[in-house]
Amino acid sequence: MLKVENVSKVFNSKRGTAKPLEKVSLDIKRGEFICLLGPSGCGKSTLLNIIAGLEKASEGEVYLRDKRVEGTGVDRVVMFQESGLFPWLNVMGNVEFGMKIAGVPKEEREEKALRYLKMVHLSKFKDAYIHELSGGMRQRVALARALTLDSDVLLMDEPFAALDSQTKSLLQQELQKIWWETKKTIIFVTHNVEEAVLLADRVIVMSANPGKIKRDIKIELSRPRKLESVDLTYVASEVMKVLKEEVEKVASREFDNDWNIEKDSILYSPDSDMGAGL
Ligand SMILES: Nc1ncnc2c1ncn2[C@@H]1O[C@H](COP(=O)(O)OP(=O)(O)OP(=O)(O)O)[C@@H](O)[C@H]1O
Repeated sequence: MLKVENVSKVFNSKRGTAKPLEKVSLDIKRGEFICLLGPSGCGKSTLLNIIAGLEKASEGEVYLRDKRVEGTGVDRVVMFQESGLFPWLNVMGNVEFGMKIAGVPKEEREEKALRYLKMVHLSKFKDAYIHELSGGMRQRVALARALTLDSDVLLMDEPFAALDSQTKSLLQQELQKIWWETKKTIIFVTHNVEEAVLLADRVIVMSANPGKIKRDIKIELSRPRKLESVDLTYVASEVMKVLKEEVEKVASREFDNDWNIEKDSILYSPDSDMGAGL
């Protein structure tokens, strides 16, 4: 359904040339949940932005249902780490915003906004303003807004990275359920190994400099999945082994020589944000 074909990206700036992606190819089926996992700077966001049509590939193409992606479109909705909500609109106003731009009639807009606010368990807060909401609630409003647009593909760039771990865990459970109910194709960028294994049908582990696909790992755990399950912890530790090499590569470039991944148990733990902020 979604095909990334030999996509490369080069950025030229005053500081020189960066090549975050080199000949990346990916075939994603309708309804699949894909997590892009990799150390900082390996090109995850660049790849997501190219799929979204926010960036142009230097080489290669992206096809959605055999149609070449030429720019942004309502068939691919993006959600970022920051909710991007409008502070001058209330929750309903924010959720309805995209539909209003798309010319959806008022009654239909309201019905849909309420339906999706219920799905993220926030209908009680429909009249609240954004400053009255916690970070987790804001991301749920952003998710409801994204869902109203009825896109087949939802692109999520570390949407829960800025949240505390309990809120993050609630939203991960909610997203699993919403994905199951809506059958959307989701591409989700994360640093977090456990998050990737919890959510994904396939975890795409990327390597850095230049960004390439190192491994495409099918996660065959039954759903709904729980972070604390023994099976999930085992699979996460296997995925961690694949990622470890990449994180070491990035760290050896950016850390002092006395740094060691085995000693640094925080980075080596599967529930850590592997390589985040390196
Ligand atoms: N607009 C840009 N101009 C120049 N270089 C860029 C630009 N955007 C990204 N890069 C570089 O491309 C590389 C990949 O960046 P990207 O944000 O895609 O990585 P990432 O894997 O998503 O990283 P992180 O996990 O830290 O968000 C980085 O080295 C980054 O500095």
